[in-house]
Amino acid sequence: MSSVLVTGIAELVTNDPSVGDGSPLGLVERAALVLDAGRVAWAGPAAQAPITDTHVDLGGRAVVPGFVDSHSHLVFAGDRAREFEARMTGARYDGGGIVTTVAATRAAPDELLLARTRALVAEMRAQGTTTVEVKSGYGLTVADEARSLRIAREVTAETTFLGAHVVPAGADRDEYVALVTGRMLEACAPHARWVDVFCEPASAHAFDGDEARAVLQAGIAAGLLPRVHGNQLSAGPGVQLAVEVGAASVDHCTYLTSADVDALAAAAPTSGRDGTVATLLPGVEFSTRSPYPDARALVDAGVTVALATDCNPGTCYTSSIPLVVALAVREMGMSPAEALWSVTAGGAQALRRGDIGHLGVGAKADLTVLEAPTYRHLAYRPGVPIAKVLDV
Ligand SMILES: N=CN[C@@H](CCC(=O)O)C(=O)O
Ligand SMILES: [Zn+2]
Repeated sequence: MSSVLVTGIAELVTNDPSVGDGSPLGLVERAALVLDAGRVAWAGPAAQAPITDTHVDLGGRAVVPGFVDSHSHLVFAGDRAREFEARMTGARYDGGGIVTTVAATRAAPDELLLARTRALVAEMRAQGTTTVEVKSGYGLTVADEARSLRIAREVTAETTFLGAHVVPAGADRDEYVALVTGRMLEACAPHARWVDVFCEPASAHAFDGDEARAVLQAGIAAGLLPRVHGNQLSAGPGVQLAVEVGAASVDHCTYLTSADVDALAAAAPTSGRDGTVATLLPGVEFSTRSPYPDARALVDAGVTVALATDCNPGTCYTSSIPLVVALAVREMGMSPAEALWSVTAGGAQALRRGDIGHLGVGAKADLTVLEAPTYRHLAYRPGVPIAKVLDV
């Protein structure tokens, strides 16, 4: 494949501090990029760009790294609009509605589940997302969890085994944990990169700290990498457990103690060490009328923060990373620059990927173009579809 020169970039966000203005966003104004064989071969001021075979002119738009949506539940059937409506008039979310989606998902044919999953991935791509993590968790039998993961693998390499989403209706808790850590894990591990658990003692449906530890340790022993749903409904043990087992990310982090914040700051990834990222999901608080996590306190404490959609039929049925950016800025005290970093480089760190989330030399050529002169418009123009993936 020949190399492509991309010019007409009013503002380029590389997330490479060694390029451009030296800030975490690695900003370059009046920039150009050279793409070769699906990778970034050169990034810098347009005036210094090398000559290439082909040329694309973006006419003065901003370019940012493709969004990395590091938390989603896309393999499902059914609809929970009425549950959403009830929450808008005061009902509290406790995870109990998950069984409704489980019943619909089990009843759906493979072709329907795959078509719906593909449609949601296309919806994400149409809003600037180039990498998505997809969990199982609406099957909850050996066959249905393995099927969900096979379908997820059709759309992404970032697949997560979430058999420990809730204890299915009518099941014995201990027997279900034994199944998840035994036969179900064995059937699912070949199709997954990650193992996850909904650790939430405040929900009768989810798992306490000891159950969650057993799930994660079994997953790790089977070769999967751990991540955790934690501290969504209460200041439970999820964050401490995530740090203890070396999880790449603990997601939600809505209710944190100061000890949780300290543990996350101490576990933040550094250049020489994989660590634990706090992934915030503000679309969930928006769609469940819950208090937002204190992103400002986390960033100020030195925690590495990612932002993702959590696209799912229960707590947050949006596929829009631009909406997440707008919420993080408007409702959680993040600056537009911090929020953009968190949906790109932060998401990549939450997935332990060095090839995405930035546009430094060697990165995958995942480019999102904004119908705007600067990345600030992502938060400044909420609800306006300005982000599009560049197909080159
Ligand atoms: N909290 C656990 N799981 C999902 C919601 C699943 C559902 O309600 O269908 C979440 O991340 O919010
Ligand atoms: Zn989730």
